[in-house]
Amino acid sequence: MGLLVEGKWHQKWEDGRIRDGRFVRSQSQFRDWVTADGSPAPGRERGFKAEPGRYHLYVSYACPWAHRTLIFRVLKKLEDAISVSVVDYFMGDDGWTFVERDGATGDPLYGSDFLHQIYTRADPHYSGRVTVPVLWDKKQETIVSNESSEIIRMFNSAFDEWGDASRDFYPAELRSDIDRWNDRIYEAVNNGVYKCGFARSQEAYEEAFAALFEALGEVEAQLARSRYLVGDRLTEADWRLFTTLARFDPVYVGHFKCNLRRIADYQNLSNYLRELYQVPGIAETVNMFHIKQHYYGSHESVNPTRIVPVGPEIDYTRPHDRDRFRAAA
Ligand SMILES: N[C@@H](CCC(=O)N[C@@H](CS)C(=O)NCC(=O)O)C(=O)O
Repeated sequence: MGLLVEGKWHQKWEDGRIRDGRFVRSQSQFRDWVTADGSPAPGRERGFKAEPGRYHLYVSYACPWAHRTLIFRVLKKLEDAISVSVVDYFMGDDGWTFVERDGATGDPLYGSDFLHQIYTRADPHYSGRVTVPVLWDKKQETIVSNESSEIIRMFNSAFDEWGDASRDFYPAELRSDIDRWNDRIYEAVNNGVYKCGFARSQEAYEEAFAALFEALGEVEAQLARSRYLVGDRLTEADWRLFTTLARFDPVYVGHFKCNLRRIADYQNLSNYLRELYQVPGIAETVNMFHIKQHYYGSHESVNPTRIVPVGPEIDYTRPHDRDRFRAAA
């Protein structure tokens, strides 16, 4: 995997993300916010005003973090306000590319070949990883944010003039519960599967594996009590969990060795996963072809033959049993 150093692309870089055999995710560097009135977020200097047609999302269908932003764009009905392009599923020595095939769209804004060109367009001296998602400002021609957890908060509230203002996935009265689940699930589940898959020592793998299945057990128990993580309201915490659950059986069980149990083996988690998948507009954001091709094909160190398994057979459109719980109107 490559990265940018002082604006120059390096195809191979000693993997600084492994410490002590453990996978350590780097921090996103573009951290500005789009706000309804354009004022900078607390502690930030640059302000970006919400306007329809001004912002563009660069995503990968494969990536669980980018997937969150696609989901919020749909849930908040922002398809007309925010444009999207999709990178190719294969990530090799050039990083994410704009090869156009199988639903990957190329770069309609600049005709770039590589995502790293978008980063250097924003900052010619950028040093760091070149990741999706990217929220791009067409007006100032720069990156607003490359941090999915913050992009979904912007989509949730900054664009309400053009989107669906009636849906709030981070309501003030539930924030402490949502944040608590987010922290728990980010560490052990969303990032936990990567810690299993990219571990370079048995000990690091087993540590991440134990934490992952302990957290999934907790979530399973919660979902035996309530329809969603935070009671009867579908919130941001559920959607952040969903992108990992959808990839779990087709990819993480095999590719990342997260194989104590499949999601299909958990009564509540598996039904909950199907319920979320069946929310209108969500199925179209899940591209299983990109997901499987990306992971099995790109991570040479994990899967040197790059052979993509044919199974498992999965049908997230099957009926679910979650109607046995109350859901908020
Ligand atoms: N913290 C970031 C993480 C994004 C991320 O790690 N994306 C991966 C794809 S799943 C990526 O683009 N990796 C490329 C690289 O690290 O070189 C977020 O949530 O937005």
